[in-house]
Amino acid sequence: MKRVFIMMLDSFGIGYSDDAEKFGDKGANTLGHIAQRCAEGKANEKGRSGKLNLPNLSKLGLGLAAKESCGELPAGFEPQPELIGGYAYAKEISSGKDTPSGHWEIAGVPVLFDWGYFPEHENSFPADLLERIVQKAGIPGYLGNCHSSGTVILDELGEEHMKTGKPIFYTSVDSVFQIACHEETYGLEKLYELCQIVREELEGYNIGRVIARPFIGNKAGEFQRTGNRKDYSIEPPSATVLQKLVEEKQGEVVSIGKIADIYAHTGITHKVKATGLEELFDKTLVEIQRAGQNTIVFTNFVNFDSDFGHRRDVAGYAAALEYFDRRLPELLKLIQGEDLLIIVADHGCDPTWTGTDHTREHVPVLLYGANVPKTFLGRRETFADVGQTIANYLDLSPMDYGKTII
Ligand SMILES: O=P(O)(O)O[C@H]1O[C@H](CO)[C@@H](O)[C@H]1O
Ligand SMILES: [Mn+2]
Ligand SMILES: [Mn+2]
Repeated sequence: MKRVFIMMLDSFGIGYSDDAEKFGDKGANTLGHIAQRCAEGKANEKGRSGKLNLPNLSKLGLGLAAKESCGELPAGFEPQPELIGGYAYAKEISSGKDTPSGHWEIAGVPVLFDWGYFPEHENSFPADLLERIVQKAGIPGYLGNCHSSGTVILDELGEEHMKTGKPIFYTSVDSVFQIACHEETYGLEKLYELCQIVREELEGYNIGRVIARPFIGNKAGEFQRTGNRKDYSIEPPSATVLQKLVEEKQGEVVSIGKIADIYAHTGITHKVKATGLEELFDKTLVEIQRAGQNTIVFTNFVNFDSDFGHRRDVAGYAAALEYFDRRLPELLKLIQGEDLLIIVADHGCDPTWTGTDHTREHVPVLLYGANVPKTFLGRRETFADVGQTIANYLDLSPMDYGKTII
């Protein structure tokens, strides 16, 4: 029985790539800088302390992959772990360092066209677009209309939003139109309807995602975003390995967390909602136990990125990694026969870097299973090597990009 399990650690980069300068990211290193701060005793909060402790990821080759990627073993890592899997690092060829680009490339479909962006930091959205949205949605106006961090903008505009009923519009360096509205005073369904309208009005702008950002709370400093975030993505430009599995083998693709949204619900046969690392992990274990022949179980661990990377929270990121690592044995126990486990990431988000955006980095590709040689599996020139590996492993027609890793 062949099954593939993909664990996407959202934003877990392992060192800047050779095109990072174009993105202002030369020097960024998500894992390297977290490990360094931990070793210096500068991340002793969030219920953790001391050096970054990831013994299970280390045995899967994480530290060694990072060393291959940037020339240096992350601080506190075992230099010669007893390897239980094969490790590689991969470079991104997509034009952007956003979540859909990283995920689609992992699934064999790099984004070689340029997304549309809203580059202006103030008055970011075109006036005619805003006017059409106001008309069509019948809203009393809007707030924001700028680049911002999603939590900072709630402190700035959340109260005014509650008073006026005007949605908060913001964007970032990514190809996104984000809308924050209060889940209770504005209403979740109303927010989703507004996002749908904005998605339609963005036709022709080539914007990757409209993102609903519902929040709760009564005043600045107390607002909190909820797990009801929803991403309205455009569809990948060609068939991903997920779609191929469904179409060519009538296989199953189980999405856990944000995966279905990121692929615009293409190539997904079963969706499981989960909020927070613990629930994401729990539901992953349940779905792996249920999975049959020709199944991909694909989980996005969004919290590394949204709760810690973008928030520039080093200790929080470290604690989350340690939590993931502690739970890994439960997952490894379920890998049997010809199962293939792939641990990977979609971009970096170095919590020590300037600003609050993603960072252009290599990602780890850690493979585990009976058919995986326990050795270095090379520098991969595109994330699409992962998609090609899966296509080959599951006997699907080859992807247009990427080389098989095993
Ligand atoms: O600051 P928040 O709202 O988390 O925004 C982040 O989330 C967006 C989608 O991943 C990114 O474009 C980034 O700007
Ligand atoms: Mn991401
Ligand atoms: Mn992000």
